[in-house]
Amino acid sequence: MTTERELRRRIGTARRVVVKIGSSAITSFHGGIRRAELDTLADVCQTRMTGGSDVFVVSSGAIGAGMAPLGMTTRPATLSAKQAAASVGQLELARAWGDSFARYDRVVGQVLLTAADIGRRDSAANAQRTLDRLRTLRAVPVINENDTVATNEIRFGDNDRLAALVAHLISADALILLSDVDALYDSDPRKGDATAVTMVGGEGDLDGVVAGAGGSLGTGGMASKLAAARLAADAGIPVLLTSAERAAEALAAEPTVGTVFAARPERMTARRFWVRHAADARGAVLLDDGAVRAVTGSRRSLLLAGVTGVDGLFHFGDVIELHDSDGRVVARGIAQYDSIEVRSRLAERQSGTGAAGQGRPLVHADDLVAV
Ligand SMILES: Nc1ncnc2c1ncn2[C@@H]1O[C@H](COP(=O)(O)OP(=O)(O)O)[C@@H](O)[C@H]1O
Ligand SMILES: N[C@@H](CCC(=O)OP(=O)(O)O)C(=O)O
Repeated sequence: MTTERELRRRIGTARRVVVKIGSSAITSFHGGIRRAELDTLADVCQTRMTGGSDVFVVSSGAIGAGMAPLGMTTRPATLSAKQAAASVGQLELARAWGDSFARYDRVVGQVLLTAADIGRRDSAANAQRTLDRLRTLRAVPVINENDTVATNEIRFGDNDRLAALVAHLISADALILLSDVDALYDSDPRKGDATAVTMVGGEGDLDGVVAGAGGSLGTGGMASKLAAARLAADAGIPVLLTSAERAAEALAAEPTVGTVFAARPERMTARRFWVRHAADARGAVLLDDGAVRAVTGSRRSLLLAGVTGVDGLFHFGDVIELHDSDGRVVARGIAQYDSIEVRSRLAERQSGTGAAGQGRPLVHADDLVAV
């Protein structure tokens, strides 16, 4: 079991670091981008790069930055208004990062990604190559969700998740989440007395922790940071969460601030990680209770006999969701049949003309990950 000290040192000496900066850290309601704070963050990243690390910035703040120029006084609620604000704000944000790093003769490369881009092998590989090339060219990648094209269904939803997926994509050694709160607390510190948690070694350390909503500029609140930390843990990447004000200490060789999250001792294989977290699910099948127990409890392959319904159009090799009878996602896996074939096997079974339980499994146990 890794000690907190070892974990902190591992983050402090990580060669490849993703630094995610929340909207609340660099934008304000009426003034748009807080340039002084952004400059300080660029200073800290530059110091770490001078020390030999590669830094990838995931910067939120496009919507916050676009509000003031558009005369919006409250955070936009509709998707189209958010997208319009992001379209104006992203330009400002990229320019601000460009100006900040230009003080060190560094250029920045803007990389805008949707969940669908990360969810397809070919576009994910392309994004990975771009990010890597930027690194070798000494440019600082500044990454954000491509808000103007992402619809509600295909959004990452929050940049904590995007940052964790990017960290996996580029095989980062550490993920640093900079927010407006200096650590994870056992409850929202804005709402009263709360105790800071300095290390999360496993799920048990989160017993009794209430992860609440975010501030008026942020999106996912603490729950999305915990989800991102879990995702990074599966990818074998340790996480440090603290406030942007503490960025210098967070990126120091031995960070003493914030909450550190241990990675799984054995990182999930790239294939299982892909199935569990990244891939775009192309469809879903409905399972009876026995099949739910087989795939979640006994980790067995999913046979057609346990399938009661099919949703969507998928092909052999696509990732699909496995739903229980209440429609909850219980697992994800790689289909070994096309949806058309599954439908016709189910129809044959219902009409008594076939035995849908025979033959190869719909999802092999090796390609199946409980959610
Ligand atoms: N258990 C908790 N520990 C720490 N912060 C919490 C907790 N629950 C809710 N929060 C709130 O989450 C906020 C950070 O989330 P968010 O506003 O989405 O940040 P960001 O813009 O950095 O993504 C903090 O301001 C804090 O008030
Ligand atoms: N892509 C959005 C970011 C949304 C988001 O996740 O914000 P935050 O919770 O502040 O990290 C923007 O740039 O405004």
